[in-house]
Amino acid sequence: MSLPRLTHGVRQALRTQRRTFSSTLLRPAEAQAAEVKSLGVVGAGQMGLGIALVAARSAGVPVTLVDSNQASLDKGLKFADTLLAKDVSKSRMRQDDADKARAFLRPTTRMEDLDRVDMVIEAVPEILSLKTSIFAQLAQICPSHAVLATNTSSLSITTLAASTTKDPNDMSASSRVLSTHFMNPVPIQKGVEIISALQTSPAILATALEFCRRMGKVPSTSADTPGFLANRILMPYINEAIICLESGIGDRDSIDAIMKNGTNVPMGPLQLADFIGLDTCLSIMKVLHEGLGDSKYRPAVRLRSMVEAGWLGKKSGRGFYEY
Ligand SMILES: NC(=O)c1ccc[n+]([C@@H]2O[C@H](COP(=O)([O-])OP(=O)(O)OC[C@H]3O[C@@H](n4cnc5c(N)ncnc54)[C@H](O)[C@@H]3O)[C@@H](O)[C@H]2O)c1
Repeated sequence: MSLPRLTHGVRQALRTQRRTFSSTLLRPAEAQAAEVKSLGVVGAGQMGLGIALVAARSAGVPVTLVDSNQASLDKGLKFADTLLAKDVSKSRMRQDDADKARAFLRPTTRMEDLDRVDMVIEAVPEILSLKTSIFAQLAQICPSHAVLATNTSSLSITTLAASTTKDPNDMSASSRVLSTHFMNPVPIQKGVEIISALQTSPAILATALEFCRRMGKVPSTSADTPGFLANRILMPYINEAIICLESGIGDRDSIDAIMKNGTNVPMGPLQLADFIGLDTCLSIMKVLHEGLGDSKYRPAVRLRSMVEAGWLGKKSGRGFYEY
């Protein structure tokens, strides 16, 4: 059907859709970044604590660190003390700068304390219903200009953005949602993926990019699709290595040695899978397989059976290697 024969309403919808799709590969350079003067982080676990510490240390902003569990906050701050002391002992930081960074970390169990932040990064466990309820709260609590970011590894950013409102046409909060997907461990890895939802505005993307650079990170941008960029590329690589193992093309040591020594990476794919956790690898492969519907993303049978056996890699003491 040619475009001139479409009704006015359909033409209008197509124009909106074209605008929306082009906004998923936004041109942040065309938008003005706002300065983030204070940050909120929800979830003081492995990732949230790292994000909070790097923001306080490198970007020099106060961080309201929210966790529903006081024990997680205590454990996280103790870990921050250890990391800062290490920075000082290795002359990477002066003691007064470490003290200043530590003083920027403001722990709380109350979400309401996020009522003045310019940006918030959510890093609670990878459970969709938990994250959607947090985003609905953030839309109510945070100031109306605040960037609302998630650190999700695999969930749809567009779904999280939609959970900020009951009216999909009201984009006052959903246009402020995107993903800042930091890599683990946050204080060490420079890469961060910035993923725009269908609703994300160019100004919010520009602000998030600028803030990640202030944190000393090197951001990449991508659209909201299963696996985003890093896992879309990394996980099929790991999965293919497991298929090579299960089909007898090469043994464990040969597979890891050729990739380690042949591509100049610190570890081969099977050892890397053990470090990430085989359950995590399996769940990301399932997201790719289901979300993209292509058989090339089928999880390796050996990966499934190792997870069924409880051999999850380094964290369980046994994976492709023993720990
Ligand atoms: N661990 C990784 O390697 C990694 C890498 C990239 C992204 N991610 C993603 O980052 C997110 C966090 O992962 P993690 O490994 O840091 O998890 P984690 O389990 O170490 O920490 C989660 C924290 O959230 C807290 N929490 C739970 N419910 C809460 C609530 N309602 N309000 C406030 N705090 C709450 C928990 O007490 C815990 O301290 C996940 O979405 C994960 O997929 C993880």
